[in-house]
Amino acid sequence: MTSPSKVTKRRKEKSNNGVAEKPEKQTVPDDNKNGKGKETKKFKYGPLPSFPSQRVWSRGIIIIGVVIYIFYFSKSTKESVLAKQSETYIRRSQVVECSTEFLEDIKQYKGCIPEKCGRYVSDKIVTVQEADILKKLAIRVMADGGSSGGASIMDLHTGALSYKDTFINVYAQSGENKVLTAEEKKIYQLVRKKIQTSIAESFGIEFNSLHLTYPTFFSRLTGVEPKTRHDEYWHEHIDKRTYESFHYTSLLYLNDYEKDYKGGRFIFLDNIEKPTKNVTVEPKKGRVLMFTSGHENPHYVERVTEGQRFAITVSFTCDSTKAIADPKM
Ligand SMILES: O=C(O)CCC(=O)C(=O)O
Ligand SMILES: [Fe+2]
Repeated sequence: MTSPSKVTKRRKEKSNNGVAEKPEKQTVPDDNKNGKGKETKKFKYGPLPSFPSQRVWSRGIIIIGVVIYIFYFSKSTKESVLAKQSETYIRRSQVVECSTEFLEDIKQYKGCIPEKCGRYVSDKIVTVQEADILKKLAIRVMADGGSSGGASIMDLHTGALSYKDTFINVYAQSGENKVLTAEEKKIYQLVRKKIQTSIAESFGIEFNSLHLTYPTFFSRLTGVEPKTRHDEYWHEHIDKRTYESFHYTSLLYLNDYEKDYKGGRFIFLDNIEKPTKNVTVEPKKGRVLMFTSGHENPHYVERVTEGQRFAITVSFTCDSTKAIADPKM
């Protein structure tokens, strides 16, 4: 029998000659059991560690792993991202089947029936400079009011502005012509027209079949605890159910998710009663989100946990009797 020291010596000689070696399995006598003759494997890096109840532990770990796997993959809601804050999109879309209620309602409006229902996101309709001007305007006008809860709105068409737990009319206080500068009014109208053009192109409908409708408003959302139900902006809803005249909803985001505030993502659901899939839009300065306002697009806004989130909801109807005018120049 070759002694272990001789084996080692011979190996060293071989590798000195530069010949690649295959690691050999060695066998050594097992002195613990029955004394002689029994051989046991010797591993390259020494014997495997062992500890009391090894089998119980390893089974336990496997079971925990399986439970975590099942929990994760059977989670009732799966998430995907339609638009990330860090990306810039010319146009990104997702088609969803129009709800029967929506089709039934919209078919009476010539030139306003979408080729397909769905969602569009674009970072190329409104510039960052235009978004900045509108954000500054929102900050300035809202400084005269603001909700005592987490959601403040400002409607430039009616003058409504959140104030503590109610609303005031900014035009009644300072006169219609003193609230906005001529430049701000021009930008506001230009942005509104660009969004309208993009909705018409995206959904394959006529520009003139769309009318700006009520409510079209600026929003400032924060993590402050709600004081009235108007402050609870995070509930799942369908725009057509909440605001009857809506046919096409758009959002213009005025600042950045993650940079200016935490939380506050826009989430589409596949089903309002029992959602199984979420599709997320991360707000970005100048980003426009457009979608059909029917039951095919239930959604909500996540609660903001830090900072202030600014956006404008720009709403369109196909019903000319529900049209509203731009703020007076
Ligand atoms: O601010 C948003 O992103 C969405 C707001 C919204 O859902 C709405 O105004 O109906
Ligand atoms: Fe909404």
